[in-house]
Amino acid sequence: MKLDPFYLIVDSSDWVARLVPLGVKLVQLRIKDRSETEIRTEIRNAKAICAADRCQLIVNDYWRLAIEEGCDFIHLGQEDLADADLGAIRSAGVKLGVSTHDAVELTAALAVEPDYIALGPIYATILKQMKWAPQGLERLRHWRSLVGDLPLVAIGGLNIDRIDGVFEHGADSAAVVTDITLNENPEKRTRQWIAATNSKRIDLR
Ligand SMILES: Cc1ncc(COP(=O)(O)OP(=O)(O)O)c(N)n1
Ligand SMILES: Cc1nc(C(=O)O)sc1CCOP(=O)(O)O
Ligand SMILES: [Mg+2]
Repeated sequence: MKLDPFYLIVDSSDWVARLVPLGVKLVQLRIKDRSETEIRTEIRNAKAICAADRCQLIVNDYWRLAIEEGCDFIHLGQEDLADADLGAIRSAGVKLGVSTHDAVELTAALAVEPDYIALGPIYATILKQMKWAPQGLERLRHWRSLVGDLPLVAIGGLNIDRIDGVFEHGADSAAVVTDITLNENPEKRTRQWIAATNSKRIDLR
């Protein structure tokens, strides 16, 4: 399986509607602190937009809702993984990406035979408090050597100027939140990300 090199992460279907039609091909819906009913609606809306724009939707955390809504890709962190029914995820044919931050987590992640591994935070992030110091690019290179052919996602503090570095150190895809959502012109920034990852995108064909 190949991932698009530009992995957008947003917290609402409004963001999906705003940015995916610009040419985004991989988007994660990462919603926190909303009711299950609201999240179901958000997943449903995002799924319809992504289907129309041929964009791969990945649902963060809410694996049960993702299955019920007919989604085909989820992302789970280590704590999410501990609570998840992997049998149900697999028998629903849902692909799985897993976060990692250290060697113990990588071992646990590889044990569930994920469809990709994410390593973060590569750089300091302002999105959420993290107990891990920035991993840095050499750590990303090391992860590349440990995950074999599995797609590797770099996340945390990425911006346009840092894209080339993560690809040069073994990432297949660069995940981003605030460089786009907090940008004064998110549409323009999204187009810049698409252009900056285009040479990697051509490699996918
Ligand atoms: C691509 C990607 N990588 C890492 C994460 C973080 O997942 P997790 O550790 O479960 O933390 P939350 O995002 O749920 O706060 C991610 N969402 N996506
Ligand atoms: C959601 C998330 N998970 C991370 C991890 O390391 O697992 S870093 C991160 C935040 C990414 O946001 P930004 O691009 O704004 O730094
Ligand atoms: Mg999570």
